[in-house]
Amino acid sequence: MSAAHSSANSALLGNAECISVSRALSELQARRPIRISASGESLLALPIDGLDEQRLGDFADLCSPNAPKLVVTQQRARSIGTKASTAMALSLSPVVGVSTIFDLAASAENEGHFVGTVEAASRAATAAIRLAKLSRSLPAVLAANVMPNRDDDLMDLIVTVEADAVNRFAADATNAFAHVSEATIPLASGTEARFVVFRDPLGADQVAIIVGKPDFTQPVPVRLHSACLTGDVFGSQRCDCGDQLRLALARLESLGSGVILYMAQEGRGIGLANKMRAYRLQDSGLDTRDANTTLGFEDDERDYGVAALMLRTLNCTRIVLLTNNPAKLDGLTKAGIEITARVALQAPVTPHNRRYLTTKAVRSGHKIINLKASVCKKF
Ligand SMILES: Nc1nc2c(ncn2[C@@H]2O[C@H](COP(=O)(O)OP(=O)(O)OP(=O)(O)O)[C@@H](O)[C@H]2O)c(=O)[nH]1
Ligand SMILES: [Zn+2]
Repeated sequence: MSAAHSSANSALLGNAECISVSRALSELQARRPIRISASGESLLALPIDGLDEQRLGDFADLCSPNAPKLVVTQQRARSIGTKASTAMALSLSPVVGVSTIFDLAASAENEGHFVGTVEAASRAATAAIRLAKLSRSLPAVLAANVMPNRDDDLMDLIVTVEADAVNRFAADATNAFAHVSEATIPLASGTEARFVVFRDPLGADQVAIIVGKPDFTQPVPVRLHSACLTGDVFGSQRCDCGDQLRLALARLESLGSGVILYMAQEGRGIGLANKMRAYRLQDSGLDTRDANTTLGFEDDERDYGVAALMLRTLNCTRIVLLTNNPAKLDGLTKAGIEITARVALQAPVTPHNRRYLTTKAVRSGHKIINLKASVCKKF
């Protein structure tokens, strides 16, 4: 065998760590359990998304004689009344059913009511939560230590990943970022735009839409836009996303050129299914930030490193950013993009989106000047 073929880091396969994390992620997406190892620890973990009584019973059998615990993020642990500063593992009664597990993991009614034993999640359990997030599941898993020397056919089928490999995966993610394809598309306005598609290591398509012919030696107008299926495509009135996207495109057209980065960051990075869960919680009274944290997420899970990489790949490193969101300015600046100016994108305030926009302005510092001055901080 040639040296090139025996390499653990071949061009075909990537490095062994990345392979194991990618495989673990696909197992979680298929709702299968995985095994996570960390020094001296070997843990079986099952995401609670897709759990039913049959799967709960089978997982309990697989873990036996150890009883699975419910591992939740720090945010979720706090919302059910524990004083958590890390992810936590909650002991479950042996007779607990699926609906109680979902209530503990994601319901608003459950807040402040957990009375069982709680302990800080182990390294392997914390890595399991991180993987659940990356697979766009609820960030909650059932987990139990594997008995030493356990050896059976079922266990042989379970993919194993190292906790440290999971932790390094996000940091190394840019290595596997690829330019995939591009084409020119005539838009409704008559403008021709070049859609350049990149693929990230999780398989998501990230798109740079180049309007006109920007001069990349000068600051280029850029809209960094996170996907919002409900708003961008269907004109949902719950948010301002669709209006902002159209305003941004019109602005670039009037300026003659620019770039829209259309990022696969649905629901501020929690994914479409979890955004719907967040909307249900908002229907029961929570605001957009508290709904995210009640589900166990950060109020905003987005990272702008991939956006910065897309800009660098396009040779676009000095920009004028179209946004009201200070976190985007910070994120891109920290990732090495020079922002020479900000352009506001003020979408109409309606009875449907007023509460959402007010929360963004008051709690997240968005510069939304067409809300009443009383609720809007000055830029
Ligand atoms: N989790 C969650 N996500 C939401 C909600 N409403 C809208 N979103 C998502 O929020 C994101 C908004 O993205 P952007 O419009 O790019 O950014 P922004 O943070 O509003 O900042 P701007 O640049 O000023 O528009 C999209 O991914 C939407 O899917 C909500 O109530 N909950
Ligand atoms: Zn939206």
